[in-house]
Amino acid sequence: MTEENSTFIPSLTIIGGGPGGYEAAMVAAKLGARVTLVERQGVGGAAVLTDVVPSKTLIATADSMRRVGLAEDLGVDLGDAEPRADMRQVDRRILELAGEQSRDIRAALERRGVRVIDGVARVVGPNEVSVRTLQDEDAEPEVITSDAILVAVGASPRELPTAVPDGERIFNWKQLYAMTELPEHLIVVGSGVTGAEFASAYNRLGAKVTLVSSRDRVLPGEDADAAELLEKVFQDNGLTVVARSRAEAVERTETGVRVELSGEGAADTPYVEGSHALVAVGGIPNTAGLGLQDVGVELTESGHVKVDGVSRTTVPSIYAAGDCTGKLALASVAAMQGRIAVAHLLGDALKPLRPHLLASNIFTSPEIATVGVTQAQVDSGQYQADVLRLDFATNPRAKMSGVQEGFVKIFARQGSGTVIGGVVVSPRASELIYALALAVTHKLHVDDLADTFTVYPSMSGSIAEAARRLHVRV
Ligand SMILES: Cc1cc2nc3c(=O)[nH]c(=O)nc-3n(C[C@H](O)[C@H](O)[C@H](O)COP(=O)(O)OP(=O)(O)OC[C@H]3O[C@@H](n4cnc5c(N)ncnc54)[C@H](O)[C@@H]3O)c2cc1C
Ligand SMILES: NC(=O)c1ccc[n+]([C@@H]2O[C@H](COP(=O)([O-])OP(=O)(O)OC[C@H]3O[C@@H](n4cnc5c(N)ncnc54)[C@H](O)[C@@H]3O)[C@@H](O)[C@H]2O)c1
Repeated sequence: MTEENSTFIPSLTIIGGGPGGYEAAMVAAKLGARVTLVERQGVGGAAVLTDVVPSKTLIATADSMRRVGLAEDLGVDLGDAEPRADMRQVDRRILELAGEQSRDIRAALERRGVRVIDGVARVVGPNEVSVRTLQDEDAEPEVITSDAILVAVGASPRELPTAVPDGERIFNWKQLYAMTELPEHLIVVGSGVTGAEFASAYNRLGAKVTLVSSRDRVLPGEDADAAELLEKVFQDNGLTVVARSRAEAVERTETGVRVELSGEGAADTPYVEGSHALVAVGGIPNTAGLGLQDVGVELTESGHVKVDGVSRTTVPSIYAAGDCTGKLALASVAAMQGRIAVAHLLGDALKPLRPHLLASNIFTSPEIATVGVTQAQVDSGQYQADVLRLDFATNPRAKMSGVQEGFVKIFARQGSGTVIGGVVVSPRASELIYALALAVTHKLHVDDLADTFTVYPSMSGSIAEAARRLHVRV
């Protein structure tokens, strides 16, 4: 190929090796770009090393405890054996699995020709990143110049000054895997997705759990029917929810922790005592000290990087993706934003981020999976939809498997019958939601779902049945 007819491919430096960063690196390298990725903690980022992978691996163990508990109802004689989670073994498995996945991703990046640097990066110009390597922290920082920069630095646990984690009794979500024993009584502060997932998991693992919720109910941002059902299951399993209460402070006592509460709920319960506490009150973006504002990148008041639908910041050569942008804090969204940035930079076919198509799952027990339009959007009049909720109680497969709670809910556009959203609450709802995600993404009609063969007996039969009940006779 001669110089004249070769196509110019811009080079890219990526800060952060989580899903926002590594997906972008993978795609850019595949398209022929020279890519450098700087990561201070380990490739895979927080998603792989401390957040998604460890929590979901822990939840897999918790789910196996649930199934063992159910086995007796299904006729399995467990004798006198009392199932017990061996937390040393559980934690070892979690950390090994996370480490292995990190190594796999790094190897895949290097195979594609990405230069991976273990180091801490700082933006020092619209096209310059200064890198201090971890191998030799006294060495002069290396300045890397490239056509574009992608900032994908993620977020860290928010700390309350009166509830500082010590990693022994008071934890943030990254520190939990150092616990060698199951906590006797875990108090979880914060009933967002993180708090609800861990409360559910430790409850299933056999710990006593109290969940402190500042709102009327757990999971305030999620489908109210689903959250209500989850609270009922929590209650049935002995998990206590202290509602309308904020944690003012978490202090250590001689034998454990004491959580001081304020708010309406505190009139009845001014404090809770337990053996350990998990503080899960949200995250803050890792943008402080990164040099972004010095080069003209605008941040929001909360410190998130301002981006548009194609991941551009206010500086044309700098893109941003993932949790540091304050968009939906999900690994799948981070990865999509990273891929979109690369497509924009390299002039590849591109679809801007479409949050209304997003599928996500809360890995509580039961799981809560959602896609597209929400009940809140329908109730507020933003979308005109027919809504059908079908409980799994009548589903034969659910009965055979001992699944007592759960439902499928479909939102179909009024008039046309196009599927625009859905909710599934059940074990493995994360898998079942795919049928509805496919329908939402490709604008299928309820009749398309209803006319598709489902296996008999199957949980997905309820999805087709719910769609059938939304059929409109013309
Ligand atoms: C407990 C928990 C469970 C979750 N479970 C799920 C789930 O099941 N599914 C899901 O989709 N999402 C889940 N999430 C959300 C998900 O973890 C995030 O959305 C995802 O990690 C965002 O990816 P990211 O690439 O933006 O950032 P991260 O994964 O946080 O990666 C950013 C990386 O950048 C590095 N970095 C930061 N600053 C620098 C610097 N100056 N130099 C070099 N490196 C730097 C950090 O060390 C980090 O490794 C969960 C979150 C939590 C807290
Ligand atoms: N399965 C998943 O996909 C998954 C799992 C975990 C987290 N995430 C993502 O991570 C993001 C962050 O979730 P999160 O749950 O960590 O944070 P969050 O900000 O969503 O929830 C934190 C909760 O803590 C409450 N809170 C704050 N201060 C409090 C206090 N002093 N006392 C009691 N409650 C208090 C808040 O009102 C809020 O409800 C979410 O956007 C979520 O999408 C996703």
